[in-house]
Amino acid sequence: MSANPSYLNELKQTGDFLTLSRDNEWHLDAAEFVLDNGTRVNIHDTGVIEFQPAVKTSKDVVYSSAIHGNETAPIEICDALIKQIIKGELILKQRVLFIYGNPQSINIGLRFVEENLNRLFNGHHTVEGVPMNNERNRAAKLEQYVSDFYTRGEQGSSRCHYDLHTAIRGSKNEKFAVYPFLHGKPWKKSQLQFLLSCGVNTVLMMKSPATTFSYYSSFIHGADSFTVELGQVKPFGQNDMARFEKTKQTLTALISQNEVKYPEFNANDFELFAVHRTINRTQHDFSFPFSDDAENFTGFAKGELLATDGDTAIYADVEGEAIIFPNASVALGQRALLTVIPMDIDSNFI
Ligand SMILES: O=C(O)CCC(=O)N[C@@H](CCC(=O)O)C(=O)O
Ligand SMILES: [Zn+2]
Repeated sequence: MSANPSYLNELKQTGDFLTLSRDNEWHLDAAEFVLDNGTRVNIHDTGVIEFQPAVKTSKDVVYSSAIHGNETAPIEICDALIKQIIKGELILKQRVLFIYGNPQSINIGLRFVEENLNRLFNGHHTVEGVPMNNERNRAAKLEQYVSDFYTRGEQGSSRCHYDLHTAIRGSKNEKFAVYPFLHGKPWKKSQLQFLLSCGVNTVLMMKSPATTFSYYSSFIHGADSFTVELGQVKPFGQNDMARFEKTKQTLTALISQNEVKYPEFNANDFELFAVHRTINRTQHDFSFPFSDDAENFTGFAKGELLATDGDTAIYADVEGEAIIFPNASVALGQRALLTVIPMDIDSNFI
């Protein structure tokens, strides 16, 4: 760590860690300082800033955004929170690590630069015979920052990670979350209540491991972790921030209160879906029969065409199979589509 990086004075005054990160796309010298209210601020790298309040804490919270650089609403929410904290306007009761995943992709306004960061976690950044690139290095570093953050937490603290995104397409259910595969462990009603408070009433239950950031922190660190889709991708300045107010308030409450009370769980408040299958693009010639404005959660009748992968036609195999994240331009071998079917709240919830 350099003794006193030249950026510190300005950061202390403006709280503008987003601009600082965008100005230093892949590296920023580490630094630390203490706010007047006693909160310790640790800048670990570009896009990675930790706040440790002086009081004893019970939660270790990670908020990530810009894992995809063009998903701007979550970046704006985190930018506002970080500024409030640095300016002393928001007093923390819990430790929190903010991550802007891919600052260069924010600057170019694209999902990624060379490779989709959210396909590189859980060790997939480092594969024998595959050359490293900036995104692979970044995924490896982000894993380490999260790991160090949780390791330094108070004994017995609960861990959570909300990886904030917006979807490429419009969605019939505007806000939804992906609950990573828990390997048979029960899903938590308290987490669904948190999501509901954020304005997210729709949750997709994954049934297999993934290369995503949320699966990494769930599987490796036992965190209550979710990919949270907050709406549709829009350029900076075009987000209707009123649509994110509940989310922002709930994220704020989680880090600024000792304990947040949510209303009692009621299954009728939620729409839950089980992930039915993942369809990967295996051929250059890959297409969907539906238009680019077909929304997430559009259901298909059994036997209807869902996708064509080279010579293989893929049909809906259950009535109402619904599409999530269709993207025919993904790299070969990657997920081009998830499908989901409605699910009941069963005994695997605590
Ligand atoms: O709208 C889309 O096609 C993609 C939106 C997005 O980035 N979603 C995440 C979901 C991650 C998960 O499955 O948990 C992604 O594709 O990485
Ligand atoms: Zn995304």
